[in-house]
Amino acid sequence: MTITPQVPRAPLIQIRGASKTFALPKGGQFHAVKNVSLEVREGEIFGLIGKSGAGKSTLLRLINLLEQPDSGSVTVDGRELTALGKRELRAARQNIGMIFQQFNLLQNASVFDNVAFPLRIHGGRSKEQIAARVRDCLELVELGGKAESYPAQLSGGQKQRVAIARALASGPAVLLCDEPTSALDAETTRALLATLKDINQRLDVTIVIVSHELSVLDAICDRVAVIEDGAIAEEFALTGGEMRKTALGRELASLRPAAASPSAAIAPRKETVHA
Ligand SMILES: Nc1ncnc2c1ncn2[C@@H]1O[C@H](COP(=O)(O)OP(=O)(O)OP(=O)(O)O)[C@@H](O)[C@H]1O
Repeated sequence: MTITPQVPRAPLIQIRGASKTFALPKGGQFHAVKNVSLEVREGEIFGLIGKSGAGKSTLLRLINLLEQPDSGSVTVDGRELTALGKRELRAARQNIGMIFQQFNLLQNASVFDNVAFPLRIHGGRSKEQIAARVRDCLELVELGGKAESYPAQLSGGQKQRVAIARALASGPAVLLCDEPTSALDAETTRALLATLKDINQRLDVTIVIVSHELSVLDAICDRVAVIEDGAIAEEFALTGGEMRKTALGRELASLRPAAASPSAAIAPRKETVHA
Protein backbone atom coordinates (compact mmCIF):
# COMPACT_ATOMS: atom_id res chain seq x y z
CA MET A 1 0.00 0.00 0.00
CA THR A 2 1.36 3.47 -0.88
CA ILE A 3 0.17 6.74 0.54
CA THR A 4 0.30 9.70 -1.85
CA PRO A 5 -0.04 13.21 -0.40
CA GLN A 6 -2.87 15.21 -1.99
CA VAL A 7 -1.79 17.88 -4.44
CA PRO A 8 -2.57 21.31 -2.92
CA ARG A 9 -5.40 23.00 -4.80
CA ALA A 10 -5.80 26.61 -5.90
CA PRO A 11 -7.04 29.29 -3.49
CA LEU A 12 -10.82 29.76 -3.79
CA ILE A 13 -11.12 32.54 -1.21
CA GLN A 14 -8.53 35.30 -0.96
CA ILE A 15 -8.74 38.07 1.61
CA ARG A 16 -6.04 40.69 1.24
CA GLY A 17 -5.30 43.29 3.88
CA ALA A 18 -8.94 43.52 5.06
CA SER A 19 -9.90 45.75 7.96
CA LYS A 20 -13.28 46.44 9.52
CA THR A 21 -14.10 49.14 12.03
CA PHE A 22 -17.44 49.62 13.79
CA ALA A 23 -18.65 52.96 15.10
CA LEU A 24 -19.42 52.76 18.81
CA PRO A 25 -22.75 54.15 20.07
CA LYS A 26 -21.04 56.59 22.44
CA GLY A 27 -18.54 57.76 19.83
CA GLY A 28 -15.18 56.33 18.89
CA GLN A 29 -14.44 53.24 16.86
CA PHE A 30 -13.80 49.56 17.42
CA HIS A 31 -11.35 47.75 15.15
CA ALA A 32 -12.96 44.31 14.82
CA VAL A 33 -10.72 43.05 11.96
CA LYS A 34 -7.21 44.40 11.51
CA ASN A 35 -5.38 44.05 8.20
CA VAL A 36 -6.16 40.35 7.75
CA SER A 37 -4.88 38.38 4.76
CA LEU A 38 -6.09 34.82 4.35
CA GLU A 39 -6.38 32.16 1.66
CA VAL A 40 -8.72 29.19 1.69
CA ARG A 41 -8.09 26.52 -0.92
CA GLU A 42 -10.65 24.86 -3.13
CA GLY A 43 -12.20 21.86 -1.36
CA GLU A 44 -10.86 22.73 2.09
CA ILE A 45 -12.70 22.84 5.37
CA PHE A 46 -11.17 25.86 7.06
CA GLY A 47 -11.83 26.78 10.69
CA LEU A 48 -11.76 30.13 12.47
CA ILE A 49 -11.35 29.82 16.22
CA GLY A 50 -10.79 32.33 18.99
CA LYS A 51 -12.25 33.78 22.13
CA SER A 52 -15.53 35.66 22.28
CA GLY A 53 -15.21 39.08 20.63
CA ALA A 54 -11.99 38.17 18.79
CA GLY A 55 -13.56 39.03 15.42
CA LYS A 56 -14.30 35.55 14.00
CA SER A 57 -17.85 36.26 12.83
CA THR A 58 -16.91 39.64 11.40
CA LEU A 59 -14.11 38.01 9.41
CA LEU A 60 -16.47 35.29 8.17
CA ARG A 61 -19.04 37.91 7.12
CA LEU A 62 -16.37 39.74 5.15
CA ILE A 63 -16.17 36.72 2.83
CA ASN A 64 -19.66 37.31 1.40
CA LEU A 65 -19.56 41.04 2.14
CA LEU A 66 -22.35 40.88 4.71
CA GLU A 67 -19.82 43.19 6.32
CA GLN A 68 -18.07 45.54 3.88
CA PRO A 69 -14.38 45.94 4.69
CA ASP A 70 -13.15 49.51 5.18
CA SER A 71 -10.04 48.58 3.23
CA GLY A 72 -8.54 45.55 1.52
CA SER A 73 -10.07 43.14 -0.98
CA VAL A 74 -12.07 39.92 -1.00
CA THR A 75 -11.95 37.54 -3.97
CA VAL A 76 -14.08 34.39 -4.19
CA ASP A 77 -13.86 31.89 -7.04
CA GLY A 78 -11.95 34.34 -9.20
CA ARG A 79 -14.30 37.33 -8.69
CA GLU A 80 -13.20 40.28 -6.62
CA LEU A 81 -16.37 40.91 -4.63
CA THR A 82 -15.10 44.21 -3.26
CA ALA A 83 -14.99 45.57 -6.83
CA LEU A 84 -18.59 44.63 -7.74
CA GLY A 85 -21.69 46.81 -7.90
CA LYS A 86 -24.85 45.87 -5.95
CA ARG A 87 -26.49 43.82 -8.69
CA GLU A 88 -23.32 41.92 -9.58
CA LEU A 89 -22.69 41.26 -5.90
CA ARG A 90 -26.20 39.81 -5.49
CA ALA A 91 -25.48 37.41 -8.35
CA ALA A 92 -22.01 36.55 -7.03
CA ARG A 93 -23.47 35.75 -3.60
CA GLN A 94 -25.36 32.81 -5.14
CA ASN A 95 -21.95 31.16 -5.16
CA ILE A 96 -21.65 31.55 -1.36
CA GLY A 97 -24.13 29.87 0.98
CA MET A 98 -24.28 30.66 4.69
CA ILE A 99 -25.70 29.07 7.82
CA PHE A 100 -26.04 30.58 11.29
CA GLN A 101 -26.15 29.52 14.93
CA GLN A 102 -29.89 30.24 15.20
CA PHE A 103 -30.77 28.69 11.81
CA ASN A 104 -32.61 31.85 10.56
CA LEU A 105 -35.46 29.94 8.91
CA LEU A 106 -38.72 31.55 7.78
CA GLN A 107 -41.08 30.39 10.52
CA ASN A 108 -44.28 30.79 8.49
CA ALA A 109 -42.98 28.89 5.49
CA SER A 110 -42.78 25.12 5.03
CA VAL A 111 -39.44 23.34 4.78
CA PHE A 112 -39.98 23.16 1.01
CA ASP A 113 -40.64 26.90 0.75
CA ASN A 114 -37.64 27.74 2.95
CA VAL A 115 -35.32 25.86 0.61
CA ALA A 116 -37.07 27.19 -2.51
CA PHE A 117 -36.85 30.79 -1.26
CA PRO A 118 -33.41 31.74 -2.68
CA LEU A 119 -34.22 30.03 -5.98
CA ARG A 120 -37.48 31.98 -6.37
CA ILE A 121 -35.83 35.29 -5.46
CA HIS A 122 -33.10 34.98 -8.05
CA GLY A 123 -35.40 33.80 -10.83
CA GLY A 124 -34.31 32.01 -13.99
CA ARG A 125 -35.73 28.61 -13.00
CA SER A 126 -39.11 27.04 -13.78
CA LYS A 127 -41.42 25.79 -11.04
CA GLU A 128 -40.48 22.21 -11.95
CA GLN A 129 -36.75 22.95 -11.84
CA ILE A 130 -37.13 24.57 -8.42
CA ALA A 131 -39.15 21.61 -7.10
CA ALA A 132 -36.55 19.14 -8.37
CA ARG A 133 -33.66 21.14 -6.87
CA VAL A 134 -35.44 21.48 -3.50
CA ARG A 135 -36.09 17.72 -3.43
CA ASP A 136 -32.42 16.98 -4.22
CA CYS A 137 -31.17 19.34 -1.50
CA LEU A 138 -33.55 17.90 1.10
CA GLU A 139 -32.46 14.35 0.18
CA LEU A 140 -28.85 15.43 0.59
CA VAL A 141 -29.48 16.41 4.22
CA GLU A 142 -31.73 13.39 4.79
CA LEU A 143 -34.91 15.39 5.18
CA GLY A 144 -36.73 14.16 2.09
CA GLY A 145 -39.80 13.31 4.17
CA LYS A 146 -40.10 16.71 5.86
CA ALA A 147 -40.86 18.99 2.90
CA GLU A 148 -44.36 19.87 4.14
CA SER A 149 -43.35 20.39 7.80
CA TYR A 150 -42.85 23.82 9.37
CA PRO A 151 -39.73 24.85 11.32
CA ALA A 152 -41.60 24.75 14.65
CA GLN A 153 -42.25 21.04 14.08
CA LEU A 154 -38.53 20.22 13.70
CA SER A 155 -35.69 19.51 16.14
CA GLY A 156 -32.70 21.86 16.30
CA GLY A 157 -30.59 19.48 14.21
CA GLN A 158 -33.33 19.18 11.59
CA LYS A 159 -33.69 22.98 11.45
CA GLN A 160 -29.96 23.33 10.82
CA ARG A 161 -30.22 20.71 8.05
CA VAL A 162 -32.98 22.74 6.40
CA ALA A 163 -30.69 25.77 6.65
CA ILE A 164 -27.92 23.76 4.98
CA ALA A 165 -30.28 22.62 2.20
CA ARG A 166 -31.33 26.25 1.65
CA ALA A 167 -27.71 27.42 1.62
CA LEU A 168 -26.84 24.78 -1.00
CA ALA A 169 -29.91 25.32 -3.18
CA SER A 170 -28.19 27.67 -5.62
CA GLY A 171 -25.22 25.28 -5.99
CA PRO A 172 -22.58 27.44 -4.26
CA ALA A 173 -18.85 26.73 -4.33
CA VAL A 174 -18.51 28.00 -0.74
CA LEU A 175 -20.49 27.36 2.45
CA LEU A 176 -19.92 29.75 5.38
CA CYS A 177 -20.90 28.37 8.79
CA ASP A 178 -21.19 30.75 11.75
CA GLU A 179 -21.20 28.67 14.96
CA PRO A 180 -23.48 26.10 13.27
CA THR A 181 -23.56 23.68 16.20
CA SER A 182 -23.66 26.05 19.18
CA ALA A 183 -27.39 25.51 19.70
CA LEU A 184 -27.16 21.71 19.35
CA ASP A 185 -26.43 18.91 21.82
CA ALA A 186 -23.29 16.75 21.48
CA GLU A 187 -24.90 13.90 19.55
CA THR A 188 -26.71 16.20 17.11
CA THR A 189 -23.47 18.15 16.69
CA ARG A 190 -21.63 14.97 15.69
CA ALA A 191 -24.28 14.10 13.11
CA LEU A 192 -24.32 17.61 11.68
CA LEU A 193 -20.53 17.71 11.37
CA ALA A 194 -20.63 14.38 9.53
CA THR A 195 -23.18 15.92 7.14
CA LEU A 196 -20.94 18.94 6.52
CA LYS A 197 -17.97 16.65 5.87
CA ASP A 198 -20.08 14.58 3.50
CA ILE A 199 -21.21 17.69 1.60
CA ASN A 200 -17.61 18.87 1.36
CA GLN A 201 -16.48 15.55 -0.08
CA ARG A 202 -19.44 14.70 -2.29
CA LEU A 203 -20.16 18.16 -3.70
CA ASP A 204 -16.63 19.57 -3.37
CA VAL A 205 -18.03 22.57 -1.52
CA THR A 206 -15.35 24.61 0.26
CA ILE A 207 -16.38 25.26 3.87
CA VAL A 208 -15.33 28.01 6.27
CA ILE A 209 -16.56 27.37 9.79
CA VAL A 210 -16.44 29.61 12.88
CA SER A 211 -16.52 27.92 16.25
CA HIS A 212 -15.20 28.40 19.74
CA GLU A 213 -15.35 24.65 20.34
CA LEU A 214 -12.15 22.69 19.85
CA SER A 215 -13.94 19.41 19.27
CA VAL A 216 -15.94 20.90 16.38
CA LEU A 217 -12.92 22.16 14.45
CA ASP A 218 -10.79 19.14 15.37
CA ALA A 219 -13.44 16.89 13.89
CA ILE A 220 -13.69 18.29 10.39
CA CYS A 221 -11.15 21.00 9.56
CA ASP A 222 -8.16 20.65 7.26
CA ARG A 223 -6.68 23.95 8.44
CA VAL A 224 -7.44 26.43 11.19
CA ALA A 225 -6.68 30.09 11.85
CA VAL A 226 -6.61 31.33 15.42
CA ILE A 227 -8.11 34.82 15.65
CA GLU A 228 -6.95 37.10 18.44
CA ASP A 229 -7.92 40.71 18.81
CA GLY A 230 -9.04 41.04 15.17
CA ALA A 231 -5.93 39.49 13.64
CA ILE A 232 -4.65 36.03 12.71
CA ALA A 233 -2.38 34.92 15.53
CA GLU A 234 -1.60 31.49 14.09
CA GLU A 235 -2.56 29.30 11.17
CA PHE A 236 -1.93 25.57 10.85
CA ALA A 237 -3.00 22.31 9.24
CA LEU A 238 -4.93 19.80 11.33
CA THR A 239 -4.67 16.07 11.33
CA GLY A 240 -6.59 15.65 14.56
CA GLY A 241 -5.81 16.76 18.08
CA GLU A 242 -3.29 19.53 17.35
CA MET A 243 -5.60 22.30 18.53
CA ARG A 244 -5.22 21.13 22.10
CA LYS A 245 -1.44 21.45 21.91
CA THR A 246 -1.53 25.19 21.20
CA ALA A 247 -1.58 27.79 23.98
CA LEU A 248 -5.07 28.93 22.94
CA GLY A 249 -6.16 25.30 22.64
CA ARG A 250 -5.13 24.57 26.20
CA GLU A 251 -6.87 27.72 27.40
CA LEU A 252 -10.12 26.97 25.56
CA ALA A 253 -10.04 23.34 26.60
CA SER A 254 -9.69 24.27 30.25
CA LEU A 255 -12.60 26.72 30.00
CA ARG A 256 -14.87 24.41 28.07
CA PRO A 257 -14.02 20.72 28.31
CA ALA A 258 -14.62 19.23 24.88
CA ALA A 259 -17.24 16.53 24.52
CA ALA A 260 -15.97 13.23 23.16
CA SER A 261 -14.45 14.27 19.85
CA PRO A 262 -16.21 12.86 16.82
CA SER A 263 -12.94 13.02 14.91
CA ALA A 264 -12.35 9.31 15.25
CA ALA A 265 -15.66 8.60 13.55
CA ILE A 266 -14.94 10.83 10.59
CA ALA A 267 -12.09 9.86 8.31
CA PRO A 268 -9.58 12.68 7.77
CA ARG A 269 -9.14 13.79 4.15
CA LYS A 270 -5.39 14.17 4.31
CA GLU A 271 -4.05 11.53 2.01
CA THR A 272 -5.15 9.47 -0.92
CA VAL A 273 -4.63 5.81 -0.18
CA HIS A 274 -3.90 3.46 -3.06
CA ALA A 275 -4.25 -0.22 -2.30
N1 LIG B 1 -22.37 45.79 14.11
C1 LIG B 1 -21.48 46.01 15.09
N2 LIG B 1 -21.38 47.22 15.69
C2 LIG B 1 -20.46 47.45 16.67
N3 LIG B 1 -19.59 46.52 17.11
C3 LIG B 1 -19.65 45.30 16.56
C4 LIG B 1 -20.60 44.97 15.53
N4 LIG B 1 -20.41 43.67 15.19
C5 LIG B 1 -19.40 43.21 15.96
N5 LIG B 1 -18.95 44.18 16.78
C6 LIG B 1 -17.86 44.06 17.75
O1 LIG B 1 -16.72 43.54 17.10
C7 LIG B 1 -16.04 42.60 17.91
C8 LIG B 1 -15.89 41.30 17.17
O2 LIG B 1 -17.19 40.73 17.03
P1 LIG B 1 -17.40 39.30 16.39
O3 LIG B 1 -18.85 38.97 16.47
O4 LIG B 1 -16.75 39.26 15.08
O5 LIG B 1 -16.57 38.39 17.42
P2 LIG B 1 -16.54 36.83 17.58
O6 LIG B 1 -15.12 36.43 17.71
O7 LIG B 1 -17.34 36.19 16.50
O8 LIG B 1 -17.25 36.66 18.98
P3 LIG B 1 -18.33 35.57 19.51
O9 LIG B 1 -17.60 34.25 19.57
O10 LIG B 1 -18.71 36.09 20.86
O11 LIG B 1 -19.47 35.59 18.53
C9 LIG B 1 -16.86 42.49 19.21
O12 LIG B 1 -16.25 43.30 20.19
C10 LIG B 1 -18.20 43.04 18.83
O13 LIG B 1 -18.84 43.65 19.93
